Amino acid sequence: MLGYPRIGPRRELKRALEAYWDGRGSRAELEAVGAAIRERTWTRLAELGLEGLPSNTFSLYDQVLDTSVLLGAVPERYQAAEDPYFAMARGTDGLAPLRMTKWFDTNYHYIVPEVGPDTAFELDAAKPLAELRQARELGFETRPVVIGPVTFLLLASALDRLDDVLPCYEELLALLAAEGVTWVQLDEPALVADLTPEELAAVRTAYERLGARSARPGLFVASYFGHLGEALPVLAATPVEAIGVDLVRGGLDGLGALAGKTVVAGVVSGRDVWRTPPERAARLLSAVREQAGRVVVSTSCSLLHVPYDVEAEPDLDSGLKARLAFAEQKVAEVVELAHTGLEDGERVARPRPDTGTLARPDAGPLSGPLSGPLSRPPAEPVVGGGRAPYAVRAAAQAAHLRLPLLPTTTIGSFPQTGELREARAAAVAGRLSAADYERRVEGEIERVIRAQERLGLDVLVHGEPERNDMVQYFAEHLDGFAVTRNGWVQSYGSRCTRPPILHGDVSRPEPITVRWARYARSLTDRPVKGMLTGPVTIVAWSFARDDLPLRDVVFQVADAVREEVRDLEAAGVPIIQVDEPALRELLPLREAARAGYLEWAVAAYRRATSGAGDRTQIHTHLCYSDADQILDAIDGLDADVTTIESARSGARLLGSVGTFERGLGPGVYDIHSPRVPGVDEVERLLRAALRTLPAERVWVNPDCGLKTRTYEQVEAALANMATATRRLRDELAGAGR
Ligand code: MET
Ligand SMILES: [Zn+2]
Repeated sequence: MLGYPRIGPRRELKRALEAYWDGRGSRAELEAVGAAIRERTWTRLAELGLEGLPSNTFSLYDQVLDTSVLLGAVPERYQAAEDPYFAMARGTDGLAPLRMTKWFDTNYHYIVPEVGPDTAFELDAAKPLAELRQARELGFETRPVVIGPVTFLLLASALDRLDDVLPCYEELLALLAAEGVTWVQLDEPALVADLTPEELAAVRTAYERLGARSARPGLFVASYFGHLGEALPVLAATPVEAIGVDLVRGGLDGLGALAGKTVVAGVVSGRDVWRTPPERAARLLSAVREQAGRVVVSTSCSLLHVPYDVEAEPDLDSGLKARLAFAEQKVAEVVELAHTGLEDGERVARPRPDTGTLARPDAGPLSGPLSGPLSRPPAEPVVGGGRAPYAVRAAAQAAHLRLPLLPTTTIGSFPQTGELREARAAAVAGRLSAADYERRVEGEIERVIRAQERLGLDVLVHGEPERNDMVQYFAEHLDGFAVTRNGWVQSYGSRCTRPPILHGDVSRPEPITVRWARYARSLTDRPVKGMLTGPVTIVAWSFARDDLPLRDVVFQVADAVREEVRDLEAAGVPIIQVDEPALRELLPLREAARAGYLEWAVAAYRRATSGAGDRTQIHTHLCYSDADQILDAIDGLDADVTTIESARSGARLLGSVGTFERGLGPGVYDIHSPRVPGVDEVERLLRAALRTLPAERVWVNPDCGLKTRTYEQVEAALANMATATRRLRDELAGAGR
């Protein structure tokens, strides 16, 4: 098992982090909560019968940031901060945080390491050693887990520093050996992408060198999220003793190269919530058994990406529940699969022919829709018809909307206040009537509209107060989805989401957002933007059924969104934003599969939006995902305006948007930090945008939605944004005269 959830079964870490950040709790209290979560995890895993417990899989914020600290890659400017770790993660009043982006094709965000030519690597092994010793005091021998050198440097775009970073890893191995550690796990997920010859050579150099150390633990290199491809024979030729392969996503090709190695066989998926089909696991394990010396049964990747426990879900339909496996259940599956083949005391997996003896409720076929009608045939992209070319639409919209130059807007959500969350909880629990809850939501919409009018913003939003989450809210109103009560999965730092479970055919019984958009419009003369989540993102941030191709599932959702777009337009909403922040996230890790994915993903988006008339302005939004890699596809979405996170990543996006031909709002306010950007800072970012794009197509907006911020921060930041915009507008008007 490669790693475990760490936020706490009741999100204890989230609460402790937020208390510490707000000054309500001390660092010592925070550490104590972390220690308790680790203790509970090891105890539980041991109870479940798991051997080979991992350590150093806990993190106060992010495991990549932990690796930066481990290797001494803490940029100078943070070193004097009161708490350099959280200064890098979240920024301080005077310091912007490090960049954040998504971990491979997951919705987990990591803090991007900053490694320059002058970074002086120096090992600081305090954290792995402390976790190792804590486990030992509790009576558990553990296998420390650390991100490997190649992945770390690839994430930092600094592979040229390999020779300088390897001594830290060598020193770490020596330290762990001195502690009596027998195995160390080095995570190398970056090896499942296409690697250049230089990158493959780096894999060889790194593991030849680490393998050559005499005093060291056994080396277990874990790959996941795909197939090792060309890295497999390279790694196999090095002295590492164990190699982890993701058999769920990667399959069996080329495993013959691992003949002399221990293969850690990832047969239990860490990326979905379905029980492992026993015949699939049996087939994979016996195939591996034929090719490798020793086989250890494992999950396909860390269980960080699934919730803790199905048993914490009292509301789920029992038929659905019987098909589900969260982290606890997946560990039990690993143990069961391993025991099925125990032989001579060795952890050899050889499933008995009768795998029906595996402990799982008798729930009929193990994957497939729970119930409901037969799946609809896959929808075909809308061909012909649709919207007029962008230039025609732009003219129609300009005449209709009459927006100023550099229009200001926000991404949709406004702060979710404690009162609002309490009201929602009370409504769910039946302590607040539906009518009273709706009045509270309306009150909040009014507050948001008035605030935006006061701030002088041009395109207003209703603030999304009715939404607990941009995906879960839609899942709750669409057929084919189930939502969980405690199924939290970490998204970044203290933030978690509860990905809905998409288990059947999707349809929209009735309009979802129209009444709120209509109410918001009734309060103001300014244009109000309707807010929807796009089909790719709804599916990406859910656990999707695995008996239909993802494409078909996304098209079903696109049809539901399409109906909502049409209803919003019919209700007179002049601008409709369909967010696709997960578009890049699902981009296949291997180049060969990318074009095919982008083609259907873009087609699904167009299917969802092309029912809108030319006068209706369609916006989309993307964030925290290296959007520059898929600019052509973003262009292909054919949205009239695209707002993209940019401030947080130091405006590097601007380097590649020069050819973008539609409206573009590169974010000027990093909303992931409590810091309020000054007028000059916003102005500087806007000037940078205006150097790359014609003023007529530039929009002014934050990086992302504001729901995680306080009203105080948001109002100050948006006021500065509006002031900076006015300065530039005046200047441009002056120049035009
Ligand atoms: C992660 S993208 C968020 C978009 C959404 N409309 C919001 O403002 O919160
Ligand atoms: Zn966003």
